[in-house]
Amino acid sequence: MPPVQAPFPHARPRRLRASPARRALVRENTLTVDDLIWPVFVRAGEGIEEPIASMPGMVRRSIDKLTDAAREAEALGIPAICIFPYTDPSLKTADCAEAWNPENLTNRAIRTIKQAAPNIAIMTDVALDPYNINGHDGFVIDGEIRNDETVEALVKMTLAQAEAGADIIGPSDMMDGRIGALRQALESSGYQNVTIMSYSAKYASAYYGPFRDAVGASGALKGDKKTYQMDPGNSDEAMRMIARDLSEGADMVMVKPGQPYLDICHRVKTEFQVPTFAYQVSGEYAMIQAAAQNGWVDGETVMMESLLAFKRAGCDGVLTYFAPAAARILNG
Ligand SMILES: NCC(=O)CCC(=O)O
Repeated sequence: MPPVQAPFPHARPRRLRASPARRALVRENTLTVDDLIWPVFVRAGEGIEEPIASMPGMVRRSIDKLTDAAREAEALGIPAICIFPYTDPSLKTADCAEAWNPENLTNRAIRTIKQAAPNIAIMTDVALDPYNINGHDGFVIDGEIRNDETVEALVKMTLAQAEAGADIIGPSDMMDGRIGALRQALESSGYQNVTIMSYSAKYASAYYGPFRDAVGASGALKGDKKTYQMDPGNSDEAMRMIARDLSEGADMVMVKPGQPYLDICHRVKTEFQVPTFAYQVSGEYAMIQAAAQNGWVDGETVMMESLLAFKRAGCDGVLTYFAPAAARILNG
């Protein structure tokens, strides 16, 4: 039934906007701290917080400093952090063996943070790019990004992360068949409670530029990622990827980037009714920060508005570099 509305002046929609109290009563969507996942960068060393020039306000932290930050995030009520490593270039190889080293930076960080901040969920990134000499998410053999060999490596990487204590595995590589392979490996290795949040609809986007600086991948990447990440023109294909990943055992799905793909978020939630997340990526973050620093927009208000948009689109939550800043505002 279409909504019934009296003709003017009996209906004056402005009445419901007339005061903060009435606006609050009829607000359809709200952002809460429970909606936030905070992506963070870890690097080697001790006592280090190194600013990332292309992401003002974000830093790369050594494990000790990251542990402090995780404790703070836990105290703010943020449910999860997502760890991305800045890998020393000397550890990047064509066989990407560092990716499944139980003692790599990510796995050491997981263990330390689990001890110090047991109530915050730890999400990880599953893709070979931080460890790959050529910056790709998959093995490059004879100039081709190889799918099935990569999936085998992703299984080893995932099991090492699960062993270290990861709660949520985030395969961001966009290889075919990886969710089924990871789910099966987790099940048969005793990690049946490890959650998979699949980067199901990950687009080949220029909005990732600042992130590649943050993890030191910009120099390494040869070519582009268009043979595995999705074409920005496609929407039906995203639905097929979501359906496939769910059928292979994903618990939650993600759309990435966020704001330029809100139509995809809305379609996913409407068509599948599953836990749906968006990643507000580095370029989105950098654009808001740059405009705010120049005094062109009110940074805090735009930040909160940009995050609320994900809820309105139907997302259950959002990965955002703004998580602590937003949590501070939401906590009053
Ligand atoms: N696999 C993680 C990313 O690619 C992050 C992108 C970003 O924040 O730009």
